[in-house]
Amino acid sequence: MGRMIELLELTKRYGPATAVDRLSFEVRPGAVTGFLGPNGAGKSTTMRMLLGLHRPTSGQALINGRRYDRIRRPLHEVGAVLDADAAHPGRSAFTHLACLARGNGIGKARVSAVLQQVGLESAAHQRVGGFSLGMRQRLGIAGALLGDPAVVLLDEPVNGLDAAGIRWIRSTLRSLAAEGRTVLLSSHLMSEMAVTVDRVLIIGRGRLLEDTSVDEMRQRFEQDVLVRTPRPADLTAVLARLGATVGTTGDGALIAVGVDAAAIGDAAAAAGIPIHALTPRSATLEDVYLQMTSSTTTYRAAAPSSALSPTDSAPASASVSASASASASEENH
Ligand SMILES: Nc1ncnc2c1ncn2[C@@H]1O[C@H](COP(=O)(O)OP(=O)(O)OP(=O)(O)O)[C@@H](O)[C@H]1O
Repeated sequence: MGRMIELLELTKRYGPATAVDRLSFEVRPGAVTGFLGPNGAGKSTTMRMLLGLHRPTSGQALINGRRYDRIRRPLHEVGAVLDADAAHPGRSAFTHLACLARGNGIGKARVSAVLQQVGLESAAHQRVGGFSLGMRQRLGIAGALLGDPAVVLLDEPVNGLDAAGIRWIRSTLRSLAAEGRTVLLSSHLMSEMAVTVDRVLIIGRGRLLEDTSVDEMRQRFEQDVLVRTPRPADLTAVLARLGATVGTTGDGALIAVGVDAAAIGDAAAAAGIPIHALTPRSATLEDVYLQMTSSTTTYRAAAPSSALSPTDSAPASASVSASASASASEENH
């Protein structure tokens, strides 16, 4: 078995509501995979089932072929960052990690190593309560990496981070993938993912909408060409003969689909029609993503993604100890 994440018909119902609906996919090693979907699509619920924090209604969520609760030394197989605020504010970064490490048979040298890896060595002995969001996010990642796991899961890791923080997360995740790890991160924003991930899994209302690469997604979009000419009616007729579909913009330009800019220019020249502008356009990844998910978006009262209902308010963090206590305090029914 490869070291990876595997979902088999994973389903989670909360009463009549289905948060995750027969979701099946694999996340492969050596790449950064984005787990995308609008608010409420079921991303957090899926991640929590992978980490044994929620019990599936049916189906399976497997890491390296096993359920989380069957993994002997979880911190050595999967590192997770679900919540940047998981560490006790009164503790230092070092103490926080040292406690996690001790519970998992990991030595202090490794604590120092991960603090250095995330660039927190100079803040190692400061209280976590005084950390910025960016520093707390780094600390979360340090905790996730303590056991040198082959699988790394992050829920909305760039939420609220500044540009430097986002860049840091990006390069960190890319190098983890380059080391052969399986890296899965969730987000509701395509724009954040486009430059970070290799593959995308897009869900809406708990169901899988797309499992594809970012490159493939970029190519998929129907491209069109914006054309300006003083003789739009004549050019429209010419382009229609080429098999293009031609529309117009509000300001009189033509939008041609199904024919490329060179063909339009050649046809116009042959017909003696002047061209004032010829602009190939392609949809952005964000456009595509919004198109894919628009029909599934559910509107609901605005709530921060971490504001879960009381039954699910257990703290979640990189730590196995926190995970274990959260598991214990979970079950809804
Ligand atoms: N404990 C719960 N009880 C009832 N419904 C829940 C519970 N937890 C989640 N849900 C519902 O399940 C659906 C999926 O929620 P989830 O938090 O997994 O979505 P998400 O994709 O992570 O969204 P966001 O981007 O807002 O974090 C939502 O409709 C949510 O209201």
